[in-house]
Amino acid sequence: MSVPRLSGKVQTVLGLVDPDLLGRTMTHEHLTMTFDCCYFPPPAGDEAIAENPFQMRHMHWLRQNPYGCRENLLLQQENAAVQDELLAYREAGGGAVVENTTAGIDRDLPTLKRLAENTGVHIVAGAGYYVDCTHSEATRGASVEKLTDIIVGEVLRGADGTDIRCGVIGEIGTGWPVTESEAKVLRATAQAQAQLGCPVIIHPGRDPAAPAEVVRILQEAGGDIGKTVMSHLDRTIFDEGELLEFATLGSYLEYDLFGTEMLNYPYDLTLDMPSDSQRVKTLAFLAKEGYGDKILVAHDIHTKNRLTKYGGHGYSHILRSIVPKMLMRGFSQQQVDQILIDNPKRWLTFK
Ligand SMILES: CCC(=O)NCCS(=O)(=O)O
Repeated sequence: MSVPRLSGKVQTVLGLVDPDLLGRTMTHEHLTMTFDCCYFPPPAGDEAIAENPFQMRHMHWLRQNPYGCRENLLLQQENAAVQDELLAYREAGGGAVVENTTAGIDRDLPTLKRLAENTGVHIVAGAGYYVDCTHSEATRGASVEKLTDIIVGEVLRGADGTDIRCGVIGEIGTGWPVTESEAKVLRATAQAQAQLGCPVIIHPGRDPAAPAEVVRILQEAGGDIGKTVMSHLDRTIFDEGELLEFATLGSYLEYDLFGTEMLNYPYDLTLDMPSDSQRVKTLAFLAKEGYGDKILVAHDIHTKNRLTKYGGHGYSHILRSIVPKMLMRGFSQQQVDQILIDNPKRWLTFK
């Protein structure tokens, strides 16, 4: 189904826009949020660094241990720095950002609206719920129908007591295995998507089987997989055969941790976080296999240390450094535009 008022448009925090106006789009960022739900204690002996982290000599430590410092998880304290970053992003040729902060990690729609007004960057906000540990008692106790109504309302009327409307559902958080409460939110997401004809974006659990399991739940509940993004594939599916098998299910394939180069990924020490060069190689592999029209990219900035204010790569890293690398590695300009402009535009446009 579709909603006539929304059909053929993209919904930003400032209202509906013609999809052609978006330009280059990062499909998975956060501009203001808290990640304190995912605090992970620092390595033994490093507690003192974690207490006083923002010094030049600690910046490498922060890049390696971003979740081991509570203050680093409070991105919502950096609105002024983020505004400067968005102006730099526009200067670098960026046009739009999908802000994936959902209920549970401090979505702040008035701030997003102000950032859009002050920078001219199109910002699309996310409806729905993050992972289980952030679900409120009310969310846990709600029926699928109730959650569907809430999500639909966030898109049609506005969220968090404001009249600011979300333009995507997600990132919808799931772990591995998917919990009962997360499965319920996924079913509500699928039903809301069926009513609205809107884009959906998923945060899968950390297991190669997790993305396909989420697709299965969404599909059974009436979701539109061709209008759904699977995020964080960089830390989820490593085997090329498994990746191609997942790609056949039809979702968008998002590599959204560009700029994250970390030796020990604390949430799963058995996996090796890829480097940016390895990410570009994987994108080339997917393009060669015929999935160029499904690839999306972003940085998923969710901690302070990744801002340029703290020596990080910022929101312009892909435009300034990854695109030249892609061109050097054989991507044509047309393929790059497909990934940065055409695919996001198609995904974000309401049916
Ligand atoms: C809220 C940001 C987020 O969930 N980012 C993903 C982090 S990770 O699961 O890839 O470590």
